[in-house]
Amino acid sequence: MTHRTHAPALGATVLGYPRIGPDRELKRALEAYWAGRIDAAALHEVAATLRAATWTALRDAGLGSVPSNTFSYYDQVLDTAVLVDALPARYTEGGRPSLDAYFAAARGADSLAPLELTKWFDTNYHYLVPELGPDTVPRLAGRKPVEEFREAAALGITTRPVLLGPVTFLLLSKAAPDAPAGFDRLDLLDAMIDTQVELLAELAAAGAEWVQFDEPAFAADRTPAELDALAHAYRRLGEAERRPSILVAGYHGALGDALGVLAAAPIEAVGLDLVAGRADLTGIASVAGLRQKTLLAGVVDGRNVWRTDLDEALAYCAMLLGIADHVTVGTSAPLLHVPYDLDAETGLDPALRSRLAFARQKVDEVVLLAKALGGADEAAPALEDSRRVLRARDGAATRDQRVRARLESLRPEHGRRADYDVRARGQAERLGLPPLATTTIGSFPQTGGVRRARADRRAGRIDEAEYRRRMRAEIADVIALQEDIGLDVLVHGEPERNDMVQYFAENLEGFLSTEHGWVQSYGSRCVRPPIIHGDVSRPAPMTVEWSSYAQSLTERPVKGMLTGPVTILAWSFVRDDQPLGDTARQVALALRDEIHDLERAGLRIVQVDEPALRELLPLREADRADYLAWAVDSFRLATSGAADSTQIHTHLCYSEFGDVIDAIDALDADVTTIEAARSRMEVLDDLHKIGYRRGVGPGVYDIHSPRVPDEAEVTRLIGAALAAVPGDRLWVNPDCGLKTRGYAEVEPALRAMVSAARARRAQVSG
Ligand SMILES: Nc1nc2c(c(=O)[nH]1)N[C@@H](CNc1ccc(C(=O)N[C@@H](CCC(=O)N[C@@H](CCC(=O)N[C@@H](CCC(=O)O)C(=O)O)C(=O)O)C(=O)O)cc1)CN2
Ligand code: MET
Ligand SMILES: [Zn+2]
Repeated sequence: MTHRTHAPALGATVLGYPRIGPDRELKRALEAYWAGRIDAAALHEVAATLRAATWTALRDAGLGSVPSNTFSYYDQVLDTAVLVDALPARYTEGGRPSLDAYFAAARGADSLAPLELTKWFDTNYHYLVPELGPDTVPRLAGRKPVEEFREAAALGITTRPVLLGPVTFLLLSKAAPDAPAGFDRLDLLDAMIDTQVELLAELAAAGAEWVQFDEPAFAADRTPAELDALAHAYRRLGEAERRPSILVAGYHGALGDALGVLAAAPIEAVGLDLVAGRADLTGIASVAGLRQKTLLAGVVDGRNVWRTDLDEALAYCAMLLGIADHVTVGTSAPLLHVPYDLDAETGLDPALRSRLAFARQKVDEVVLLAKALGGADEAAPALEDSRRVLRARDGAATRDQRVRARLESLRPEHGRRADYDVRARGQAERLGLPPLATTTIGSFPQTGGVRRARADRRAGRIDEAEYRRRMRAEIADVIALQEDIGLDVLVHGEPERNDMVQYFAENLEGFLSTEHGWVQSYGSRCVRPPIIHGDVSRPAPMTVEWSSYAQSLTERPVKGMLTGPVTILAWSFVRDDQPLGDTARQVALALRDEIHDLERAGLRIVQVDEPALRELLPLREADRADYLAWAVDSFRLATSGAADSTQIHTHLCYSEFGDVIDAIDALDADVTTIEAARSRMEVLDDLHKIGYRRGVGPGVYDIHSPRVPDEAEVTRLIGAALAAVPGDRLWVNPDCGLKTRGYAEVEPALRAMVSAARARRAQVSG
């Protein structure tokens, strides 16, 4: 083994940092560039300013090691594909400048569909799935990590470039449609490693002392072949002739068997997720090879916003000191998934605020823990403060006895509806819909006018009555448009929702919303995840006013539109003082009451969206049954109070559904609309296999790209769907909501969709 005996010590650090900008500067610059309002130079300028601000802030806060290459214009997986020349040729052809080829792969262009977008592990971040084809020959084609290292060095900061590990990169990729049968992504491993060996030499030459390879794929179950690939990769990288010291970070869970593999590899440091992956501590004493390594103790939670229990964190570090000679403090995961700065929030209750830490505060916690671990006295007051906050927290979470009593009194029949055939008959009679019924997923474009109305209300430029008037006008327009296009089941368009989770959080007890707590979801799109801090209850109806107004404008059925319990939890920061399933049931009760009120207001269809059902699925098989049980249970608790003749829809998007297909069935929704266009309707085979027999609406066009589908394309996809689902159970709809699109795209796309459905309908019923 070629251990570096003179490796510089690895300082306390964070695995990654937010990059969208504390005021979403990057989002604005990207959108301005795409709209042609600024040029590439102006975009680069914004990016460089953000990078410099991040490095400087992290250095000034006192981190011992500052990460770089955590910036991205869109996504770090796409960056890596570009780095190793693995972008499909269709994006680079025709002399497209490299920045535009990059964005074409991310968002599509002209007639080009983008790469598939999918969830990053169990987070609400989305990455672009690299396509590896017969002509993918990895070579070091870019220099982004080296350039950013130099950029920071010019500011006097020696950074630690963060690279996506070659094994995780390949495991996140998929075979291109034209890849030969039997193609295995890992066939490209040695070529991938070659690129990284070359990169390591360049980084060393530029002066890098440490690099970080991220291998979060190993927080999930992996085959022996995949573990061998990990061993092989880090043996080769460790044996590279000229290289900085190597930290390999696994996160979003325990490394399990991969820990032993990394311990045996000739690398200098291993990062452990001691929040989601605490299970690694069991048995760590018997893992051979850790003694000479540096262990990065990921004790500060990179995924949630609660302040760290410093005493507990120090105890974990102390425990690791019994295992390895060098222990450094770090975050459990990159800080990409938490907001920038708690200090930007001015309206928070002080008691609650004292329990919170966003990215900047987490950096301070890391620095403080490092000092305390080194025995510095100056850490003592902060430790005492942490203990005081923790004591105050016990019992601080609002407990609502009425909610708890109601949940206690529930019996199994509260989760069951009548037999599907009975429901289907009643619904068919009441709704009278044609085969291949057309609908949309809920939201219509969030226009500048709609967002401005909300901004105006916040700023006090308009009052509540004027705001409501504008939302109603928007709803009336959206209903009229849908009637004109000829859709069968209408929606109110969700103009009143800043976000499908935040809107409910603002209307429920037990949630807190932030003003500036933006977190990147994909590309330029951001969310402000609410914070669940107490028992959840519904003080008043949340959606009835809007939905019933929409229904009053039309004879056609309008869908009431709610977000399901799992998704509300998945896209919020959750309580850590009770099981997720308990919180989910509280949310479910609130939704159950809302459905009841929607029915009373005359809505005949209610959709309960669960797009995050797959996202929260535990990465390890062993944890899945438990999760799926409470996830399904909470959905059924929310929906099973509905009358037989009320049609319950659900909607799922963004994932490989194979793993949760039985759970989708167990939700017992009457109709399931599901993302399918980018993955070519694969989900229908899965549903067919398990004998799913209720309504299904596989998306017939991708709404995540500005491309407008033509009728022929939609006709083809409907045809493919009809091969798996009979026409009377098949719904025709887009992949997801339309809020991120403009009317210029939405209107022609929906017209093409309706006209394709009508043409096929004539054949199906004829
Ligand atoms: N939470 C969540 N996660 C999700 C989804 C989702 O819908 N919600 N969908 C999937 C895909 N992810 C997505 C995430 C974000 C957005 C999205 O559209 N986000 C918007 C922000 C939505 C929002 O909060 N809007 C607010 C604030 C809008 C805003 O920026 N206002 C301006 C001022 C308004 C103006 O004058 O134009 C400002 O504050 O500066 C509102 O409408 O009130 C964006 O980034 O642009 C879409 C999809 C998976 N995960
Ligand atoms: C991310 S799933 C979105 C569902 C929601 N009803 C919408 O149409 O926007
Ligand atoms: Zn969706």
